[in-house]
Amino acid sequence: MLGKRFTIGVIICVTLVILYKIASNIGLKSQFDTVVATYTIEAKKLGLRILELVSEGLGLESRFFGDKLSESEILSINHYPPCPDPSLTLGVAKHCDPNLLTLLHQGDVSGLQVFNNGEWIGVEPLHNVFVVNIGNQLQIISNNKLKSVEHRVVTNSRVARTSAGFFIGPSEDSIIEPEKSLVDDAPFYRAFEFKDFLLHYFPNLEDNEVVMGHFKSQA
Ligand SMILES: O=C(O)CCC(=O)C(=O)O
Ligand SMILES: [Fe+2]
Repeated sequence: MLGKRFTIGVIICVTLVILYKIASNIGLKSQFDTVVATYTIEAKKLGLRILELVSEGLGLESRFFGDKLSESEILSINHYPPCPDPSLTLGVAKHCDPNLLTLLHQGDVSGLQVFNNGEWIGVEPLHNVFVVNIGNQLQIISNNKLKSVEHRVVTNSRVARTSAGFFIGPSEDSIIEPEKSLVDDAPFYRAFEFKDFLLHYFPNLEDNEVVMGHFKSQA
């Protein structure tokens, strides 16, 4: 299963490199840089605004998730070619996002599914709409008041699909723990460094219980 994810990861990287090379070869390198930079700046602004609203909703000060907790950002372009037999493979295996918040632009081809009440439900793409995913770190910091959703991507045999995921997350040296004001009786998770979460996440990403279980509080 990890092999599938690895394959997808390679496809993502190759897609970005190919796009970059094509843009450079046809003299569009500076436009490519501008588009990626503009998208990154605007998506970060939107993500930070959503995080301010989430903070207010949780009763925290609006800048709570500013600075180190939202310092890193990754723009990942996923390309899924049509698959002759979609029953044989997934585009992306089931996982929760390991970061704080994800803004996903699905394009106009369906494929994303979320796991809810024991079944996979398709999230149909809407024009100019982002899917906003709560990541594992937001679940931990909110002490389970917010839940990260398990999701996956299925393939289809007719058309290629391209999506853009914008991942906002903590700096690797951030200390993550449930925010004290959100803990009623006892914290559900212990404190840890974000880089340790990533080390444990990638070998286990298809099993969210195992991922999160490792960081549960012993109390
Ligand atoms: O392509 C998609 O719709 C989702 C991809 C995804 O879940 C991810 O990259 O984490
Ligand atoms: Fe994801």
